[in-house]
Amino acid sequence: MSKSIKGTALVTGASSGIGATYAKRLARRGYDLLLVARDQQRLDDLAKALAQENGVRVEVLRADLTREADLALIEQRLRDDEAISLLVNNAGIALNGTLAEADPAKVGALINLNILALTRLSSVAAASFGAREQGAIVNVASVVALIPEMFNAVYSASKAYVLSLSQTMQSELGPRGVRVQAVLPGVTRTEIWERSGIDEASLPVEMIMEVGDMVDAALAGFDQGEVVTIPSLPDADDWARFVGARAKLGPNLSHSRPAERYRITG
Ligand SMILES: NC(=O)C1=CN([C@@H]2O[C@H](COP(=O)(O)OP(=O)(O)OC[C@H]3O[C@@H](n4cnc5c(N)ncnc54)[C@H](OP(=O)(O)O)[C@@H]3O)[C@@H](O)[C@H]2O)C=CC1
Ligand SMILES: N[C@@H](C=O)C(=O)O
Repeated sequence: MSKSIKGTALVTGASSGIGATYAKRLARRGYDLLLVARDQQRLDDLAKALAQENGVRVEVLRADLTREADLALIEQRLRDDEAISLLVNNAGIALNGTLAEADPAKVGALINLNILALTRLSSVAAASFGAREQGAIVNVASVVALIPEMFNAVYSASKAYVLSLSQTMQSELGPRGVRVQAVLPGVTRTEIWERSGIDEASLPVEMIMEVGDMVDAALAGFDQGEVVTIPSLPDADDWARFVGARAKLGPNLSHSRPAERYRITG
C-alpha cells in the first residue's frame, strides 16, 4: 500500500464521466484517492483497477451527497484526514425544460447537490487546507455559467453560483497558499445528457468534447495556475477581456448617489 507524496485526492461523482476520468488521471499522477458517489459497484470496480494499474491507495466512500447523514460523513473525513491535499468537487446533475414546467423535487435535488453539497465540502476544505496553508480545490462549473440562456435555468444558475463561489474562495485562500480552480466545460460526452433526459444526438457534433480531452485540458489549466479554465476557449485573451470589463465596472458599482440617467427631475 502506497502513501503518496502527492497526498490524497477526494473526488465526488467519481463513478462515471468527468469524475471517473479525474480519478484515472490523478491516479496516474500519483495521488491516492477517495472516490465518492452512490453507485458502490462502479466505484469498487474503478478503485480496484486504479490501485492495480497505478500502485496507489484507493478507497471508496459510498455517499448520496443530497442526504444530510452521508454528506456529514464526507465532511468529517475531509476535516480529519490530513493526507487529503486535493478536493475535486465534481458531482452534479442537470435538468431539462423551462422553469415554468420544473418539478420542485428535482429542483431541490439539483440545488442540494450542485450548490449545497459543493459549498459545504468547499467550506470544510477551505478551513482544513487554509490551516495547513496548502492544498487545492477544483470546482466543476460549466460554460452555461456564462451563457445561462442556452440551458436550463436552475442548472445554469447553479453553475454561475459555483463560478462565483470559486472566485471568492480564490481571493480568500490564494494568499494562504491554497489553490482554487473553477473548470467550465462545454458539452462533454458523459451520461449527464441521458440522465437528464436530453438526447445527445440532438446536439451539434462539433460542440461535443470527449471526456478525456476535457479533463486533460482542465488539468493543463490547473498546472498553469489558472483560477478559471474553459477547455474549449481557443483564445485566452477573450476571458482576460471579460475579466477586464468586470474590473472596469468595479469602481462605479457603489456610489452615494444614483447615476445621472436615473435622477428624477421636476
Ligand atoms: N457533461 C457535460 O456536458 C458537462 C458536465 N458538467 C458538470 O460536470 C460534472 C460531472 O458530470 P458528468 O461527468 O458530465 O455527468 P455524469 O452523470 O457522468 O456524472 C455525475 C456524477 O455525479 C454522481 N452523482 C449524481 N448524483 C449524486 C448524489 N446525489 N450524490 C453523490 N454523487 C452523485 C454520479 O454518480 P452516482 O450516480 O453513482 O451517484 C456520477 O458519478 C457535473 O457537475 C456537471 O454539471 C459541466 C459542464 C458540461
Ligand atoms: N452538460 C450541460 C449540462 O448537462 C452543461 O453544463 O453544459
